[in-house]
Amino acid sequence: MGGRRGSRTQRKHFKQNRENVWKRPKTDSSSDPNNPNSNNPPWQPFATQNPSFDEYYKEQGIVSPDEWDSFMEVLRKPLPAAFRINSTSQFCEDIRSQLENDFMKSLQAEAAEGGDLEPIKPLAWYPDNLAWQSNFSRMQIRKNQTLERFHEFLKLETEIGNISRQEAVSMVPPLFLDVHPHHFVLDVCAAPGSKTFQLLEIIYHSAKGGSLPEGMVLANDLDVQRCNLLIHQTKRMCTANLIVTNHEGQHFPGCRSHKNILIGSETTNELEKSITQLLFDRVLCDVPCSGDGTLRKAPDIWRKWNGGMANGLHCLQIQIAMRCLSLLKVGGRMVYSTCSMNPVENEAVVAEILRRCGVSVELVDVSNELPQLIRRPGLKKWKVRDKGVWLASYKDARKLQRNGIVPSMFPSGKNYTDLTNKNKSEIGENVNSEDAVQLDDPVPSTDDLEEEISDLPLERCMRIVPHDQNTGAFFIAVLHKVSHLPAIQEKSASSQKKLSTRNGLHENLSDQATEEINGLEVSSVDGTDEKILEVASEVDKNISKIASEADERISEVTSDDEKISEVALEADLVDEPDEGSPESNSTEATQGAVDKKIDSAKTGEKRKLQMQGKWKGVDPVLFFKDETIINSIKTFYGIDESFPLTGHLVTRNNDANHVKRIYYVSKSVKDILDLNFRGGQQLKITSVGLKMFERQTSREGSSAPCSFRISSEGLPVILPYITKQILYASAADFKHLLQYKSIKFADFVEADFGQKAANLMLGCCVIVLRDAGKSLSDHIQVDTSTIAIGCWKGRSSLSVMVTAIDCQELLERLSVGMETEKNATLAPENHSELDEKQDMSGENGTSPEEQDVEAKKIQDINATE
Ligand SMILES: C[S@@+](CC[C@H](N)C(=O)[O-])C[C@H]1O[C@@H](n2cnc3c(N)ncnc32)[C@H](O)[C@@H]1O
Repeated sequence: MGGRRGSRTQRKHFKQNRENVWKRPKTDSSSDPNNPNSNNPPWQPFATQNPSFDEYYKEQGIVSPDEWDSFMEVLRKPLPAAFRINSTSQFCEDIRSQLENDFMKSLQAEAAEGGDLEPIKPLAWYPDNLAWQSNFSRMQIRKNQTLERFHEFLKLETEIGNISRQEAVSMVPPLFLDVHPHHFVLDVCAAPGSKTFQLLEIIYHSAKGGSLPEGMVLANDLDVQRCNLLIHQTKRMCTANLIVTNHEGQHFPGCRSHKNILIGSETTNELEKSITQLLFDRVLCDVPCSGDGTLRKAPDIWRKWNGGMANGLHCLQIQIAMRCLSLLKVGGRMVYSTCSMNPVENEAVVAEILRRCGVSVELVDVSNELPQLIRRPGLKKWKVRDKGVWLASYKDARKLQRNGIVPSMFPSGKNYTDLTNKNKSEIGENVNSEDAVQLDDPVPSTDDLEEEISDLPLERCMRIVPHDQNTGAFFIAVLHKVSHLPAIQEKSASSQKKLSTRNGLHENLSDQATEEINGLEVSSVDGTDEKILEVASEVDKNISKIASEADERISEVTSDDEKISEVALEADLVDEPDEGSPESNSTEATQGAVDKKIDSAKTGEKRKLQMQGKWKGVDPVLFFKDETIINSIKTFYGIDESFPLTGHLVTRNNDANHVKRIYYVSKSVKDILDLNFRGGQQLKITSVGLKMFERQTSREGSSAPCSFRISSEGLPVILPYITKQILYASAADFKHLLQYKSIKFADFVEADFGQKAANLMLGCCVIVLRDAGKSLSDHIQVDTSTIAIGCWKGRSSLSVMVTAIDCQELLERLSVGMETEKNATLAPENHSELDEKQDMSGENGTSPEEQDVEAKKIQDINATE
């Protein structure tokens, strides 16, 4: 269900932001490469070359010298268009069949007759023929009728949300994530959301009988504008299983709460079912990168490209990836990906992750997965280039005093001290790295650089290069979290020392920040609930002892009573097992918990604001509990008791009396919202849930018995549970509604239907398309294939509450679907009969013009709210 409706207002709003995916750059006929009379070379808006790019990648050896030319040749060609069918769309089957049986076959036939056309084709490695590639110029589209028809088809289905344009290689990372419908998935750098869309599709795949899946996707992005784009894109999914947040990935909050995890008496304690820490089964870490894998799509990168772009992103990429690993459950899978070819953003980052995590994370060999996808193994050796100079090891960087260069950029990941004082380090002798570097050593020339080779299994990473299968480039690494990540013990120890002074508290804050940046878990409680309990009680004891000591020490350095009580108050909140890894229930780990909590107590106002859910500029997320309104909705639409409403409705408005929209959230999302409330609203949520009910604001609307209508996004989810205000129309009447938008009761082809419509209560209602052969009195079983629209039952007519484009799409789908059942109901004479009736209807009170106004009014409600 779902996936086909979106509001017109949003479309308008994002018109400028969204790329017009099916437009190609304009070319005139004389420069068209497919025009045999063309004298000129194709017009190139950007120079597709950059000497530093050539020099850089030749030296890195990402392709062998003998394939360099074909690599560059393909890199300079425009990228074929690729698109995916939305597998959750009601019309997925129809669309795939149209592509396979109509467009592909017709184009194949034309190509066989000697045309210069390349038929569209499914991407061999993408499951179930759901992803396709096409390669046509504007000129070809203009000249060929099939292509023109295909192009119109793509435009409409994309607008509706049944098809998404996405670069072929960008579709790869979610496929390696092994997502299941019950999984909680974090997409940490998610905007503009093409992979989020895919992840949601996988979550929905095989969800039983139209019910909501157990899992969910949390899509996060640092950039709020891009978050909005993501929200817009994913609206078309009509999903209640998505949360969108706006955080820095490297500082993504670790929501946790162990409060109320016990229920029952002391002797019969049971674990509450709710989640206590926000951890994920799967994480997609599609980090910001220099993006040279998208050169074919974004040729302006040729001009801007330089090797330093990758160096500048390397540390951020590690930080984000490490934070994600700390948010991943033990046993979970994370995919790290970039659309860059550069080893400094790819293999070097993966190598550093493996070094930091030790045995707790492994790089998974996925060579058996998606065998039809051509990819190359990750590199084991590479170099770093900084300001035009090649560096083979960190030693070179030190000699040349290259401050922006860090050891982890190199294959060995070791600094000069590590290399030269290996033995000393092993026996724990403290070595000052500054002393160890011989700054006056001669700088090696490129030829005598000492080559470093990584001893990590980096060949398990994947690099997709453009000339292998006519795509863009991408890098993907699959990581498996085997056990909890190692703690930074030194940091906890040093934190302990700093606890006793105000300055110390500030330093602790920066320590905490560093830990978060490193993404290392000082502890983790992602073990079993039993473990949480054990650790919780042990940590509780230690925390209260250490916290009171801390209070004493603080009181020694401050005479400000308010400050003390503030800390004491916050220290009260620290009774959660933040810092004690279940395995290492050490004092150090416990102390870490206190450090963090005392630190957070001292962060003052900012934190307090967050505790109230007051994220600046972001509407609060509130559970909607107004029983009067909920009951009036339930009664009006006869919503079956089996549909869980209580606890699943949220609003974004503090003022319960003026709630305009009510959103529906799945059980998984509800659990996270619950946790977020318990944990002090750390999540900055920009969007959550599926818009289910909207308040009627028109004059007629506000006089209806129920002031909320069902939104078109929410309809597919609630449809099976509606027992009132619902009617089943014949194909003829359903089509007429879509065509004419508003029909007087007396004008329906099926008079009984018109009568039933007249008997509905004033307000929103649902009109379902009846299967051929079913009569108005038959029982109709609603399922995922059921086609239904929201309508407005007015005083004299029924009007659709669906946007014009959605009406158009439905009409086209119906005509494709019903081509074989050419029944008489839509014969021309019926049309004229209807037109005639409508023409005469003015006598009965509402003129056709008035009907138009009424229909428009209803649609305007849709458009403006
Ligand atoms: C490669 S794009 C992601 C593409 C996206 N996964 C998709 O498939 O549509 C990288 C995204 O990371 C975001 N970003 C940049 N820095 C970030 C950070 N520190 N934390 C989270 N997101 C960040 C950017 O705004 C950008 O949207």
